[in-house]
Amino acid sequence: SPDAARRPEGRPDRHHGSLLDTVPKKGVLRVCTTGDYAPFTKLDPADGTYSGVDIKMARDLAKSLEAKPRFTATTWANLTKDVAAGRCDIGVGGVSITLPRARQVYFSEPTREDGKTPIVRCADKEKFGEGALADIDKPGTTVVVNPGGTNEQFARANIKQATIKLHPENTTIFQEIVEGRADVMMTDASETLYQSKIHPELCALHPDEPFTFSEKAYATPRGDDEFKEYVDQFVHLATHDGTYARYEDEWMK
Ligand SMILES: O=C(O)C(=O)C[C@]1(C(=O)O)C=C[C@@H](O)C=C1
Repeated sequence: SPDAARRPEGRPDRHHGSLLDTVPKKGVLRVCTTGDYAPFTKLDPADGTYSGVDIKMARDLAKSLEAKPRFTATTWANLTKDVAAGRCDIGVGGVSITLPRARQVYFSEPTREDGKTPIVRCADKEKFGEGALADIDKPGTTVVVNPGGTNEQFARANIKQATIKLHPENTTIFQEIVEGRADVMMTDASETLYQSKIHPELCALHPDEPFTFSEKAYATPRGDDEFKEYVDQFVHLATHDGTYARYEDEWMK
């Protein structure tokens, strides 16, 4: 329709209402997620099923709307674009709020705080001293980075002397450090804690004092205030009644 042409991308069609009404009507909540970031979103390639803290949250959100979740794979470079373009109703899975992304989508109330932290082979721990940026950013050190998200942004802004090695497959990136093809990754403290649990040879350097402050949240289409408010209420309750913490414990403990 001529109206549709004038609507900015992602804005709900007023004639069809908010996702708050259309999701229960259709019985489906379309969820975009990368599936490559445990403990938040993890795709099992064997059977195509998703698990993770934010996957559980998305299932609860869908249920509360009398809908079934339909998970769609996306990438870190495309996640917010997919939400903005209406390819899904919500983007989840350890997504950090950033101001450039906040121009494309609405972010819900945050689920947790996080921040970039170095993870290295425990055998190398001494070499990195306090684990300050100056201890890491040295010639001869290889920093491995997954492209498209806030990790890459952080590494490009802060690494000048060390070598940056891009590794596009986030599910195998920690193996690069374990096997010595890279020395350091700087990623969210939550992920360094999880990965050092499943790879005992890896140590997080200062997960309680990350380099940056960030918050994780869910992305919804810009302009749909009613849906955003509902998702905010949902997140607020789950993060205050112990549900979110319980889902995290299932992965972290
Ligand atoms: O981009 C983001 O929002 C993220 O927090 C995701 C991100 C990243 O920063 O690249 C964080 C940790 C994972 O290793 C993969 C992706």
